[in-house]
Amino acid sequence: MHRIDVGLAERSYPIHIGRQLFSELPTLLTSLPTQLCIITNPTIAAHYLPALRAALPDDATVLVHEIADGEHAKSLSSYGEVMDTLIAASFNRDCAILALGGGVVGDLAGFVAATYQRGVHFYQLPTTLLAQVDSSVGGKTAINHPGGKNLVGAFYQPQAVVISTDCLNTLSERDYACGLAEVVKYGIIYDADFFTWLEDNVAGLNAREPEALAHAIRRSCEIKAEIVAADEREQGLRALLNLGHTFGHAIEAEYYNSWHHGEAVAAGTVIAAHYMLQQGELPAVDYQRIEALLQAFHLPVRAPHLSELQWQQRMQRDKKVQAGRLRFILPTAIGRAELRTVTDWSGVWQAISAVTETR
Ligand SMILES: NC(=O)c1ccc[n+]([C@@H]2O[C@H](COP(=O)([O-])OP(=O)(O)OC[C@H]3O[C@@H](n4cnc5c(N)ncnc54)[C@H](O)[C@@H]3O)[C@@H](O)[C@H]2O)c1
Ligand SMILES: O=C(O)C(=O)C[C@@H](O)[C@H](O)[C@H](O)COP(=O)(O)O
Ligand SMILES: [Zn+2]
Repeated sequence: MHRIDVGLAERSYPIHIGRQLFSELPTLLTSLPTQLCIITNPTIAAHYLPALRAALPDDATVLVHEIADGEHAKSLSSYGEVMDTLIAASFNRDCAILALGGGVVGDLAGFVAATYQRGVHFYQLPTTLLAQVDSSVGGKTAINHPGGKNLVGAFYQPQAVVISTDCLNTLSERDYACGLAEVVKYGIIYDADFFTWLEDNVAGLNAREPEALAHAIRRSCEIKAEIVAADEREQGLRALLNLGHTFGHAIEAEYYNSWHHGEAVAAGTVIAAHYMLQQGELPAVDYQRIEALLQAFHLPVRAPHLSELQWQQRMQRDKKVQAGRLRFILPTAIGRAELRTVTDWSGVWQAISAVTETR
């Protein structure tokens, strides 16, 4: 088992990474309260709920609240239903929310934990690769609004994150690839050696070889923990974690049913890289390596069609917009990226057009 600490000024917390960790929960989570609410969905519950329940204290009152499977469940109405469940069961401020699932469950459960009675204990038990390398760490919690992604949310850190890597055995190829999109992101924004390691380990990662996977998860969590510890509320450095997301969130919001988050981030990353290629600020070889690595992980490197107006309206709702101006995370090399205000719409549109799939 491996432990990484997210060192925050107010309160630090551990990320435990290992195999079959749900059976270790009694030793990992020693001060659980007696009222526990597990938030999950039916797909995940079928695989992992029995093991989790068996690990919880016998004297605890355990509620299980299942939301629907899919991004559309990260909604105001699902949020309201969880609140109804907690209130009907008279759960008090000393209860804990346990998120058992991927990023959808984790983001929603975190927002419930942040807001139920102004904040209760929260534990992340991520079951997708994306959640294990990204969404369970760092305290961004949110639900979507018809107007856009993650528009309602809070920064709210968990008490602990428990990553049981064997959960990934049951994950679909498609959702596994989505997690790799965020793994590639860490290499591009922060760690050129890690990017090269990913290139050298494509076959092992695609085959989910335990050693390669363990390294990818660990290194991703280390990088995320380091960035979050330095800038918990996204005043500067943390914004780098948004590489590809301004474009990606626009794609997702227009195509929730057909594009998953990691896929949209992959295509968005290529657009950001193309913009810098056009500017002469990203070497062509680095652009090609980014595109090739995403493709090697079976991720889309072309965006779907959106009209110019759709792009503009969606991207204006990005949380990085300042004084009405778009700000993007733009790679200057493999391992380095910057947050920049961009006023040159024609350049952005040129990059989007170059990376849009032909119809
Ligand atoms: N808070 C953050 O920092 C952060 C970071 C990245 C992404 N996100 C959010 O995360 C969401 C995407 O997360 P995701 O990619 O995990 O998608 P997801 O939560 O929808 O999970 C993907 C699919 O995998 C299924 N699943 C989950 N675990 C499984 C398992 N072990 N075996 C079999 N099936 C399993 C789910 O039921 C779902 O159908 C988006 O809403 C995105 O905005 C948040
Ligand atoms: O942790 C962060 O910070 C991130 O930006 C991680 C992203 O991968 C994630 O998708 C996040 O939810 C995006 O946040 P948002 O602020 O753009 O909604
Ligand atoms: Zn993301």
